Amino acid sequence: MKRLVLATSNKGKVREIKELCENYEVVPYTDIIEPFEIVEDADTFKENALIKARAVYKALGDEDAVVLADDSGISVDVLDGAPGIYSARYAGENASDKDNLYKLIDDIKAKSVTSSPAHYTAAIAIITKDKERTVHGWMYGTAITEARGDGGFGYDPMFIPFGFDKTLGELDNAIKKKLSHRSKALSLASKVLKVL
Ligand SMILES: O=c1[nH]c(=O)c2ncn([C@@H]3O[C@H](COP(=O)(O)OP(=O)(O)OP(=O)(O)O)[C@@H](O)[C@H]3O)c2[nH]1
Ligand SMILES: [Mg+2]
Repeated sequence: MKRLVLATSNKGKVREIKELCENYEVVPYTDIIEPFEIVEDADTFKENALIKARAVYKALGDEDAVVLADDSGISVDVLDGAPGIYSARYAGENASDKDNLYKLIDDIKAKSVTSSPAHYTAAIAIITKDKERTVHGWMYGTAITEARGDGGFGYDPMFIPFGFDKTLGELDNAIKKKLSHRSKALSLASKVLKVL
């Protein structure tokens, strides 16, 4: 089975990517080497995913490694697309998922609305010795000003996917697995991996 090293320290992503890449041995890089800080200072999801994948590929020192990174976030229409690429640090550099979630709820409420169209983006970068590839996936829906359910991670308790009336926190995990930005990007990534 081909080994895929994940350039992430986000446990929610590791769990979802493992579930979605059953044909690979998926290993977070932190199981192989000490975690280190990666500065994600680009202005797009794609470039930030490449920064993470390149940093981990280099640190592993194994030229045969196949490294996959995910850079993702939520964009809310009423906030002109915020938090977007800043989703992980919306409430500050060391903010927890809960801090970020409640800041987003407060910021939407401050616009005097109780919901807004929103979408998630995932950019996936795959790096091998001589190739760099990126793919994207999106999930559209509504961000609401309350947190419901404890499934998923991050902003999921306040996100209702288009066509549903429950949040990703409340819906069965199988639904997110089918619909999510990450699953769509990974389905394209699996095609890329086959031809690398
Ligand atoms: O509710 C959510 N469901 C999702 O499916 C999802 N995907 C991304 N996000 C949020 O977007 C940021 C990613 O930032 P990010 O790509 O920099 O990742 P990260 O810093 O957490 O880990 P790393 O991969 O960089 O190590 C984080 O705040 C996540 O909460 C999600 N929230
Ligand atoms: Mg990050």
